[in-house]
Amino acid sequence: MSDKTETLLSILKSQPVMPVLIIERVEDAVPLARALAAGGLKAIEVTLRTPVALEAIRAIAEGSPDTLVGAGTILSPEDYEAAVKAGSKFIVSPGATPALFAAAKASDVPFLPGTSSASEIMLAREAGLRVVKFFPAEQSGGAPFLKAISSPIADMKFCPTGGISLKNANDYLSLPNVVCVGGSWVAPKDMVVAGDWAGITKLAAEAAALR
Ligand SMILES: O=C(O)C(=O)C[C@H](O)[C@H](O)COP(=O)(O)O
Repeated sequence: MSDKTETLLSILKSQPVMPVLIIERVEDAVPLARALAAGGLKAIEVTLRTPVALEAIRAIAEGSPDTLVGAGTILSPEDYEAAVKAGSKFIVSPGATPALFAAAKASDVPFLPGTSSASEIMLAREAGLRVVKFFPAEQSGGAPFLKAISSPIADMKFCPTGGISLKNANDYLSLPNVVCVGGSWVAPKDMVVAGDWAGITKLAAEAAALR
């Protein structure tokens, strides 16, 4: 197993849930990261879906020392590079493309591509990866898909994401080929807008206690 895969696995195995964040106001970034870390979720994924996302990653990398910040919604090698420059410790994409595999190979920062078919999982495997995202999980067959894939492709691990919440997280976490699940439910938009950091810490603690 490569060093990058080991680094990524150790990040993903350190908590059952990876918060997937959409940050609209940069001033929310550090208090949100601190609130999640206080609840036990130190690794977080800030998606590049808002104009302030890179600035938010930079702010968290500097202002929340307990947090391990990664970047999500990476769609191109340019996104990959910009996210790494901003301080991201891991890179997540909804998909798996040759250009992103090449960017990942050239970078010291590990890559978690999104996959939702046997062929995409095998492409990631051929690129040397052993852990991938399963996205969008609920819409692509859910836990039964991962159960079915575990026998023919036995050496791959998964972080399912998409449509997962406290209700169904254990359907995935109980599978031996699942290292963690990803989800946005631990940081609901209305709680972020209201600055309800104590409430988010509570949701994080609930998620951190899963499995
Ligand atoms: O864009 C990326 O790189 C992603 O990681 C996609 C996210 O994981 C899902 O959008 C989260 O889905 P929900 O938990 O259903 O809101």
